Amino acid sequence: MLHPAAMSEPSAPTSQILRRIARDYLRDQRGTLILAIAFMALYAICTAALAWLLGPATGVLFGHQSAATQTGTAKMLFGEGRAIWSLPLSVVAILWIRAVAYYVQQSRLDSIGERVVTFCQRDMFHALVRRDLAALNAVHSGTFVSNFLYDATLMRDAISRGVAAVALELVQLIALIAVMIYADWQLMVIGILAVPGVAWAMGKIGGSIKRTTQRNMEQTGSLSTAIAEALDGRRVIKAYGLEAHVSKAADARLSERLKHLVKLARRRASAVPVTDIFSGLVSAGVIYYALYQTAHGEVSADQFITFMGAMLLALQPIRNLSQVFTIASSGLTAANRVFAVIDAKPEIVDAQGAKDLAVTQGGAVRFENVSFAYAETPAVRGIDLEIAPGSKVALVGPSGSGKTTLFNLLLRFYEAQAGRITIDGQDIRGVTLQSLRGAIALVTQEPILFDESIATNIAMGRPGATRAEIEQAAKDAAAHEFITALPQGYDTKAGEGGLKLSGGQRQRIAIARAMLRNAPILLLDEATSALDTESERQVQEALTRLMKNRTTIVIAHRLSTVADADKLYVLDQGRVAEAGNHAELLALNGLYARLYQHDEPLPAEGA
Ligand SMILES: Nc1ncnc2c1ncn2[C@@H]1O[C@H](COP(=O)(O)OP(=O)(O)OP(=O)(O)O)[C@@H](O)[C@H]1O
Repeated sequence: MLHPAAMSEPSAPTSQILRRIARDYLRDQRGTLILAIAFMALYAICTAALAWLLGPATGVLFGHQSAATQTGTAKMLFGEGRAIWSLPLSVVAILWIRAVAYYVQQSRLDSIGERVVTFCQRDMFHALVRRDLAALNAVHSGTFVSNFLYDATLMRDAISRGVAAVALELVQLIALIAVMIYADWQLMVIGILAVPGVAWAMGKIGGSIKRTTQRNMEQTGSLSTAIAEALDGRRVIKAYGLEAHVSKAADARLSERLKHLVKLARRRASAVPVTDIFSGLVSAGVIYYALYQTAHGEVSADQFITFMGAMLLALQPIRNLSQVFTIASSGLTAANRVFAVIDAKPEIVDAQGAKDLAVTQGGAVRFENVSFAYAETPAVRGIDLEIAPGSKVALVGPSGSGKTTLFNLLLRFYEAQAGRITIDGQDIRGVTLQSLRGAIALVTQEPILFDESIATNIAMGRPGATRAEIEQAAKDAAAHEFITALPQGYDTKAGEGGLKLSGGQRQRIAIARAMLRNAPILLLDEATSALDTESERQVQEALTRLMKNRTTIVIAHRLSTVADADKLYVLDQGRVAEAGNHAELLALNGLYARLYQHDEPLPAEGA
């Protein structure tokens, strides 16, 4: 399993992440974005207008008006006794327009956030299913699910409540600053002194939040892994009485995660008070200076009130900015991880100029001196196999001897590191992956059924198959009878992992899927779990029909089922130890003969 931390890629610069979001996900939503920004600006203008209104209101009420209030719009609106009606009406009108503006910009931004996240999730999913088997084996499903849901949520919050809110608060702040400058630019200069202090403190808090968020995400991944394991391993947990053990392990992960969550909460909560401390200091300075100037008759009362109103109104955007900054920090960390998943590219791809595989000789498979190691230790070494078209060949050998690896190499789930594999004389590295895998039907040990209808599950063998073809495949797989007896027949959902069906029934559906594929080459990994005699007979009959006229390679776990094979390869520690038909191998009196005497279960490697 990949450690969750391995999904945390080196952090890309913020500007790069934002540019990418804008380029890949916001471009199509330009119209909505422009609308949201326009209403954001309207909202800010309304806030500034509220502050501006304080000046004329004071002037009118106290008869102490500056030159600005005695002229222009203010005079027109509030002069000559009109203020008694026009002031309250203006406040209502501004607040109502502001309310509408808030609604429009927030609802549009939220929908943009949701879309961005949905598109990111779409891209993550597409990237995931296209990854190489080796990469997929390395990612624990729990970690991915948490990455998929939790990171995406953080990203959405960062967009709809973070980045967008930053814009809204900034626009408001700019409008209020304009009012402050209009009222008294000197006072404004003092106000600006707060900016470097707040910026420095926010930088510190933001950095710490990013680190804590990263650790928190790793913990969330590890918790999701524990949940996935508890569900996947439910039968073993119950049978072995492991409830207390797994609960204890989950408790440890939960308390570790809690530690990080508490730390994150503290960091987040510190943003507002830190801002308030700086704002408090600056407000005191401004008030002192303003009072001093008013006392000396240099600032009029209405100018002072306008300035103070704007400044007090500006405190809220500043506080909010510090808070959204923390949300944006978490979101950027999440975006970094999301993009790391999206950017992961498969290594096994079509070679340049790859052609479609042409199965012209019935699917003759050759392994020529093939070697492969997953890591350091070789899994198969110098393998030579010759499989005639239409024949049935069995791979036998102790556990870990390399049988599955040969399937993996033939399907190009992994690339052979030495030697070559051909189908009808064509090197599989030179043909397209789609045509290669399209020529092969794989029946796995544990039949995998998806949580869809049985018909859909069978049709996965050949997308686009008609209902009649699906039913014919099911008949050939001895599955038609039990399927039609189900409550909704072919439309019955196979359930999570096909749990509503018995082992033998699941296998027959998987066989029907392979039937429908009608591929010239069949790879069969025999089920190890013993079925009852009747079920086993039905599955064997279905398999016999499936193997007819196909090149079949069987991984045999019970030798009795492959004694009739045209040829058997006995693998031992990644090499072909013996080859021949059943009688020839028995006559050799070697490994095969020993395995045959023991038959089930096969001994483990080195046992
Ligand atoms: N994904 C993997 N990563 C690393 N090593 C692996 C991986 N899969 C298999 N191996 C190793 O490669 C060797 C061959 O494994 P392989 O699965 O091919 O054996 P097998 O004969 O199919 O065993 P079994 O009968 O138990 O399924 C073993 O030593 C195994 O430990």
